[in-house]
Amino acid sequence: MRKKIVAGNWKMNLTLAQGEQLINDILQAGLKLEEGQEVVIATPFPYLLKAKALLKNYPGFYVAAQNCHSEKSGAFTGEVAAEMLQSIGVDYVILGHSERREYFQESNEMLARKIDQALANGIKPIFCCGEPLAIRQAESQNDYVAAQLAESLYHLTAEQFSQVVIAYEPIWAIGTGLTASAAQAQDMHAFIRSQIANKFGREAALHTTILYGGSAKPGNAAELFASPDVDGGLIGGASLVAADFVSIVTKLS
Ligand SMILES: O=C(CO)COP(=O)(O)O
Repeated sequence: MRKKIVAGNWKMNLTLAQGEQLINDILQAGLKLEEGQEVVIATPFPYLLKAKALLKNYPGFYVAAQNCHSEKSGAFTGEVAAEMLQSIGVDYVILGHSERREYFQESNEMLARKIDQALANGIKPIFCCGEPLAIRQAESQNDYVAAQLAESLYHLTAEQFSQVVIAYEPIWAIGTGLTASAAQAQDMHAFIRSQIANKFGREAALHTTILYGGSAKPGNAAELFASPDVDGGLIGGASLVAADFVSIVTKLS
């Protein structure tokens, strides 16, 4: 009914040789993806073409960028446009990761424009949302995430929105070893789906893939993925180790 995805976010790690080795090791594991299951690998920009070539003959394996610019083209030295990503065959782009929001001052409004650029170029956004620890402690996480969704996505048509994957990544769980419990993840994912239903309709909500990210690893992936509204994971640290990443993919149900 909706796609199940495990996506690896390499962040700013690995040399080209190391990345190539990692992809080859993942491919050699002989994963058998079921209908509707996808593996997405988000490499740094310089490796996207190579990753795409390595994955070309593997159905169900896709490549993602970790960012794109909010404008179509122009005098933005050092930036990468969605059209450039499209021109090299990139399938997905991660947008709104909490590291980009924090270190590169990406606002919900700027992310709305990045989403538009991605969609205009046929690239599927993986839109990240999630609350910092203080918001969770104040029990305001639902309002916080609802605002992120509304301000970056609610200008879309239902047809445009159908191309968007959501990733819920509670900031307090990223790279900390602290995972949201399966119940916490399920609660938030169900909330996100209900928000989508209110805005885009029930059918759209049922078809939206919502990934969990934050210290997901082989030991907790099965429990997380077993929750009805958790449709896979966005994996950071564990995506850099082939055996761990492959093991997480096998936990998709
Ligand atoms: O940020 C993440 C994926 O985008 C999660 O990172 P970790 O899996 O390292 O916690």
